[in-house]
Amino acid sequence: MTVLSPDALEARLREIGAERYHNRHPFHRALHDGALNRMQVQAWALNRYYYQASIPVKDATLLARLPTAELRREWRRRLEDHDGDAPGTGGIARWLKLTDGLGLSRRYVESLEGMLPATGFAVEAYVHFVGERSVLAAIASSLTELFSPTIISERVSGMLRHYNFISEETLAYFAPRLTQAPRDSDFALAYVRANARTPEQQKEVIDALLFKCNVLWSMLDALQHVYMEGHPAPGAFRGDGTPGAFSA
Ligand SMILES: O=C(O)c1cc(C(=O)O)c2c(n1)C(=O)C(=O)c1cc(C(=O)O)[nH]c1-2
Repeated sequence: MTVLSPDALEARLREIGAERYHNRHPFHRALHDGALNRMQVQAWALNRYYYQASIPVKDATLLARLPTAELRREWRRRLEDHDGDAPGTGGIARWLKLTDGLGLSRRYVESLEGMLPATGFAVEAYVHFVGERSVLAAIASSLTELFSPTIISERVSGMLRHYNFISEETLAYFAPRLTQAPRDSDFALAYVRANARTPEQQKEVIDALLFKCNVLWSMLDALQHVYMEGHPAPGAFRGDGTPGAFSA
């Protein structure tokens, strides 16, 4: 194994994003191209809620492991972005505006009752990864955010264009992410460039990004399997007829 320069390492990470980021998944292509029905969009938002709700748990897990005040100061902003600083503020609350706008009941969404098991396993694997692997790998696993502004822009414009049940207000979650994600990923990328110096460390970083792409991809695989291909999923959200799923 040879050592990569910081630029070569970054180029490798960007190549992974180009090949494996979840913008390439057929479920996302269908979501953004207007090929889904309302129930399929509801299923996406309902499952993705668990990812959103677990991001600050993941960041708090990592925060507790960071060795310096400087690093913790930087990382704690992420908690504030998602949890807000008062009830009704922050990313989780904004995600619930999306599920509200889609007609889902909050109690049902927050209960996770209708979530697919694979969503739970993928999200929990991410939280465990940042608790168990090196701090370098944990920070590197957030680097999918390098690629999220492009998918978010595509998603917002595509969904507004194609779905009459979607409005700018229901997609309010995404607007702040367009500035938060680059700020966060610039920091994580600079950290990785400066701290992954040996071939072993560089492999850890590359593997962390591959792992995270797999987390995001497998959540969409599960949605595709059940909601596009119609395979059975006992207990999962099924649209109209799912007890408690809809707000009055
Ligand atoms: O909409 C998306 O496609 C998307 C992707 C990702 C990502 O790449 O992990 C994140 C988000 N959104 C997001 O909203 C978010 O808060 C977030 C935090 C993280 C992370 O790993 O710390 N990823 C993402």
